[in-house]
Amino acid sequence: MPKVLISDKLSPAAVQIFKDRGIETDVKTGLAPDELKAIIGQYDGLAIRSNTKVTTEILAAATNLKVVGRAGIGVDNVDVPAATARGIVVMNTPFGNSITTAEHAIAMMFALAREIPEANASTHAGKWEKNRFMGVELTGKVLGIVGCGNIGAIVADRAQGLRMRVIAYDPFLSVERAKELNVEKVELDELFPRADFITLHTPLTDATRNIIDAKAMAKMKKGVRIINCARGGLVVEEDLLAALESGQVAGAALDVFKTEPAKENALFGNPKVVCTPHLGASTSEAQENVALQVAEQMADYLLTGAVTNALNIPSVSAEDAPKLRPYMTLANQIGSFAGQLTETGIKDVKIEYLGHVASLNTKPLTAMVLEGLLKPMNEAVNMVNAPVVAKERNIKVSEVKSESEGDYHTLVRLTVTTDKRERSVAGTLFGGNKARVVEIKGISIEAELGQNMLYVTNQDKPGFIGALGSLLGANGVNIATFHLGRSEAGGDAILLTQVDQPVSNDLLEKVRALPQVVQAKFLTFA
Ligand SMILES: NC(=O)C1=CN([C@@H]2O[C@H](COP(=O)(O)OP(=O)(O)OC[C@H]3O[C@@H](n4cnc5c(N)ncnc54)[C@H](O)[C@@H]3O)[C@@H](O)[C@H]2O)C=CC1
Ligand SMILES: O=C(O)CCC(=O)C(=O)O
Repeated sequence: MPKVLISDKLSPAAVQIFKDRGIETDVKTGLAPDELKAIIGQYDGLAIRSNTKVTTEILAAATNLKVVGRAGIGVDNVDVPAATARGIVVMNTPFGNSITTAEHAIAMMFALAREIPEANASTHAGKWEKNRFMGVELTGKVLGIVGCGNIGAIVADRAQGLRMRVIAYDPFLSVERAKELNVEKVELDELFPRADFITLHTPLTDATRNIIDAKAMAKMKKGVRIINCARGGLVVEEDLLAALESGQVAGAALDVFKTEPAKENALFGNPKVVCTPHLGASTSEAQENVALQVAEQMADYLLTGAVTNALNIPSVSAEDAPKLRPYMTLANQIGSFAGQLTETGIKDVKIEYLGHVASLNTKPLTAMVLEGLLKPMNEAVNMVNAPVVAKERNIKVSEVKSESEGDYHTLVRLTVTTDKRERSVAGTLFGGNKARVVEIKGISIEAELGQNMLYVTNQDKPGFIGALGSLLGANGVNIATFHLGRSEAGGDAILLTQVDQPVSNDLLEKVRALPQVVQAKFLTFA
C-alpha cells in the first residue's frame, strides 16, 4: 500500500481522500529540514503547500518517493530539476486557488487606495483621525498587470468591473487572448509610466526575479501603488523601501516576501506598506479545492499511473490511461529490446507512431521507449527522468506520426543510431492489448517478449535450428516459444526464442560458436 506524508497544513479533505483510496497517510506539519530528511525515505508521496522546502538534500533522502503534490500553484519551494533527475513527478493544482488569490490582490488594492489597515488601527486606538486619511478612487485609474495568466486574467476581469482601465505586460500573452480579456497588451517599459496601480502575477523565474527594482520604479508614474500577491523575489525590497521613502511609490501591498516566513523585514512598520502573511490562497473554498485536487491527483498517480497537472512529465488523464497502458508496455519493451542490444553511445533515436497509435497522446509513450532504451545503461532511469537523461547524453530524440495504416492497424517503430550502426525494432498490439514485436532490422517476425529471451542473428543456412535446439536442451534450457524471420532465403535471419531458464554466459558463448551465428544475446523483460 502506498504511503503519503502531508507536511504542510492541508484541509482534512485530503486525508480523507487518501484514506478512501487505501493510501496510508501521515500528517506531520512544521518539520525542520533534518526531521523531514530523517523520515522522507518511508514515503511514496509528499503533499505540501509553500512551507515545506523540497530541496536536493531532501530528495536525496527520499529513496521511495514517486510524487510531490503541491496543493497550490507556485512550485518554487520544490527543486523540480532535482526531482526530475530522480524520477519523481512534481504536480500542482493550477486553478484551485486562482480566484481566491485574484480576490486577495483586489482586496490589497482597495486596502492601499483607502489606507484601510492604518485607518482601522487608528480607529481601534480611539483616535478618530478623519482628516489623516485621504484615499484615491479606483474608477478610471490604470491598472498595470505584470503576468496575465490565470490569476492575472481574473484580476483584469474584476478590475474592469471596478471601471479601471487594464493594461498588461506578459510576453506569452497572445494578441487574441488579450482581446478576449479586453486588456491592452503593452511592453513593460510602457506599462511602468502609465499605470496608477501595478499588480504582479508571474511565477518566480530567472526572468522575473527582481523585475521590480530601483530602475523599474524610477520609470513608474510618481505616486504609483504596487501590489504583490505572487512571489517575494519579484520585488527588490530595499529598493522598494527607498522608493516609498522618496515618495516615488505611494504605497505597496505585499502578501509575499523574499524570505518567508517573514518575521523581520525592513518594510515592516512602514505606514505606506500593507502586509499579509502569504494569505493569497487562504480561503476555505480555495483550500478545500486544492486539497481535494492534489489528493486525487496523487492517488491517481500512485494507484493507476494517471498523471494530471505534472510539471515534469507529460500528463495522462484517467480517461487516456487505460488506452495508453498496453502501448506503454509495448513502448517500454521495444525500447528495452534496443537498449539491451546497444553497446556503444547512442546518437539518435527516432520513434515512428503509425496508424491508430498516432491518434493518441504519444509523449508518455516516447518517455517509456526512452526508459526502456536507457535503463540497461542507467538503472535509475524511469519515465520521468528518461527524456532529461537522453538530453544530458546528447541523444537526439524525434517522433514521426502518421495516422495512415500500413501492414498493421497500429505500429510503433524505434530506430536507434549509434556510433557504429543503426538498429530498428517495431511492435504492434494484437487483440487491442497484447504487445508483439513484428519487425527487427526490417525483417518481419512475430514474437511476444517474455521474461527470458534468446536473440540470435544468423545466416539462413540448413542445420542451425537443430544445432541450437540440441545445445539448449543439452544445457537444461527449455524452449517455450520459437520465432524466426529472414530477409530472404539464404540471407540474414533472426531468431527470438523464449526460454524457461536464464541463458548463462558460458552457454551464450557456445551458441555464438555455432557456425551460422552472427550475434547471440540473452535479453530479459519485466
Ligand atoms: N499569494 C499566494 O498565495 C499565491 C501566489 N501565487 C503566485 O501567482 C503566480 C501566478 O499564478 P497563475 O496566474 O496561476 O500562473 P499562470 O502560469 O497562469 O500565469 C503566470 C503568467 O505569467 C506570465 N509570465 C511568465 N514569465 C513572465 C515574464 N518574464 N514577464 C511577464 N509575465 C510572465 C506567463 O506567461 C503567464 O501568463 C504563481 O506562479 C504563484 O507564484 C499563486 C497562488 C497563490
Ligand atoms: O499554499 C499557500 O498558502 C500558498 C499558495 C501559493 O502561493 C501558490 O499556490 O502558489
